[in-house]
Amino acid sequence: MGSKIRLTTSQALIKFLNQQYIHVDGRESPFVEGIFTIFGHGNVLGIGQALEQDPGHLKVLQGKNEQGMAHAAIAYSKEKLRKKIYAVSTSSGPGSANLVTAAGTALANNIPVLLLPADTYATRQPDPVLQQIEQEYSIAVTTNDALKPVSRYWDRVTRPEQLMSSLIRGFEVLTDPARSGPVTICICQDVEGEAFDYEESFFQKRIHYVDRKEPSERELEAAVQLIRESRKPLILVGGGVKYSEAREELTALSERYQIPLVETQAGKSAVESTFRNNLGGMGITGTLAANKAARQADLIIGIGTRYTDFATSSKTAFDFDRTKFLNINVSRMQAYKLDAVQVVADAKVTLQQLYPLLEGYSSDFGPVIPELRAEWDAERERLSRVEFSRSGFLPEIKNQFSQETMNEYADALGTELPQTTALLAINDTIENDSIILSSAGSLPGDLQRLWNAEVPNTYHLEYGYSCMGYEVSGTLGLKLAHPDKEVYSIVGDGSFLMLHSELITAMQYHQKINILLFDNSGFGCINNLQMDYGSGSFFCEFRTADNRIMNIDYAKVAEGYGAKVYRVNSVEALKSALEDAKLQETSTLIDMKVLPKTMTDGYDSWWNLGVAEVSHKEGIQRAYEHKFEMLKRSKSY
Ligand SMILES: Cc1ncc(C[n+]2csc(CCOP(=O)(O)OP(=O)(O)O)c2C)c(N)n1
Ligand SMILES: O=C1C[C@@H](O)[C@H](O)[C@@H](O)C1=O
Ligand SMILES: [Mg+2]
Repeated sequence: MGSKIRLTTSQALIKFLNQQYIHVDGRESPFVEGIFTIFGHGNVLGIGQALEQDPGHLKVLQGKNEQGMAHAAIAYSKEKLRKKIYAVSTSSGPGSANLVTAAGTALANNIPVLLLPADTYATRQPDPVLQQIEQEYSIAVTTNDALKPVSRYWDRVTRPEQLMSSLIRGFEVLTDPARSGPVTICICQDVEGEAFDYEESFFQKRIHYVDRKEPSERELEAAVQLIRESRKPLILVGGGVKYSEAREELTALSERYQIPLVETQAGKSAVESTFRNNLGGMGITGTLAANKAARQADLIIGIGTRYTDFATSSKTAFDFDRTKFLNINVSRMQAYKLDAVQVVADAKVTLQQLYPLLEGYSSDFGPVIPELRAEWDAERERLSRVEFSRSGFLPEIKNQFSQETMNEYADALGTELPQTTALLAINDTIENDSIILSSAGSLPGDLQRLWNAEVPNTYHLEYGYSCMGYEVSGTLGLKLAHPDKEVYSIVGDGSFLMLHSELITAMQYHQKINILLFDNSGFGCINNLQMDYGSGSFFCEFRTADNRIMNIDYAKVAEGYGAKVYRVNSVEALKSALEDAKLQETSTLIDMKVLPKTMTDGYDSWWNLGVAEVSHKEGIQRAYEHKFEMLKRSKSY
């Protein structure tokens, strides 16, 4: 037996985190950058004491809301292409319950994050401790059990020595590209401070090798055959392309064999929008170009994608009678989808190996690509010039609000600014190497369709969970990952209201973030949805009890925190605010009042939703019938 070192469980945890390294493509780097904390009685005397005594290289950041700080950690890891993480330490009970939403976000997006919620007493001596839920059917159940369904790996440490096997398992999961996601290790609050004689070898430098999994010969042969048999193959670029850093291999293959690309939200900006074979976002929030190409395709090559309903228009985007699927994915589970020919391997290596094997091949898509792109560019140009008028105005979302209601909004919010016009002005004005982030509401759809990311990896959309509240907190993680870049949170008023506490954390640690707040006074996209499916406008607008549209001074809120703020209601004011915001050293917020119904509408796409089967409203009955028409042409699994 080697020598031993006596440490508390928490001291051992922090010492271990300092010794984790990741090794990818011959490059080795520390895996854990730091730790976010909100101290409560459950962690301040254990993990808090250990960090105060010796944090090692870990940066310690104080969060303001557990969900928010975990979202920041998730965005950081996503930006670091899953090769570096922050840990998150919370107290027990409500502090850990606040992690559930964030854990779901990390899980749905396959993003590694280490969650360290405190747990109730292992000895049970003081039970029920403060904030213990006291579940009647089992004393062993605590709030932290709620994290099980949203964790990739979950454990409870009830003795100091259990920490060793728990952490080793946890880091194996965190660094596995096929399974990475949230790892939750709950440590009983008494155990956090208890000591044990740990073997020194536990704290040796550990290198987690992420070797690229190669495709087998059989897989390559099957893939080549499928592509050669296809006349119109289309590559669906998922997030896996980014994580595999496969941009060069993908563009080379696409260019050489004339295979166009379409993107999921997670895959967008893996390849720059100016790449001539890039047809943009596909699916429910996709472009007309991408959705038309999908309908024409006879082979979909899905790379690193989960094929969510948004990406596939609820499995109606393709002609399933003739379209085949080839899936390249490190996850076997994902590769199995849509009865595809499976290549369970790393994207970059697979594309490298496919390239020479397709020699002599050329798809029939070649001449169609520039036509589709030109058609979409014209539509994008039109959307950049939408202007409101007080009579005869036809917003993008049609037949929902009368002109009278649109005028009422213009008066109440003091604006005539349409959302698409504002968004495209932003795209034109900010530097093209700055990074934007969004996650929920109508903006992700507009962004996937309209945002031109001219520089790779400058578009960060959390659309696996589409979690409101990720926007501001995630942008803090973005800035921590890219201290030298301008970063922009693109957020609706609803999402801003749900959670923006980490703006204060950003200010506290001099991490400049820019918040571009689109205030349309309501849950706009859901209001569109309910009205599109035959309902009235019901509880989605922000109206007072006496039916007045609310006009909230969000700029004043951020000003109160110390941010530099701007109030804008025209394109000119927006552009000058953006220019001035670039010059600031502190965080900024631009409070943009925009008109409802002026976001983009769908382009040849459909979404399967739970429409009411019984209703006296004709519109709802029609929507229900339409659903079954659409299901006739969809794949049923
Ligand atoms: C945490 C969470 N709760 C609820 C939802 C459902 N939801 C999706 S978008 C939305 C409204 C968003 O409103 P806002 O941020 O103002 O964006 P808008 O659609 O008006 O552009 C809601 C409630 C969600 N995505 N996330
Ligand atoms: O229900 C939803 C509808 C989507 O349009 C939106 O972007 C997303 O946030 C959501 O949750
Ligand atoms: Mg809104």
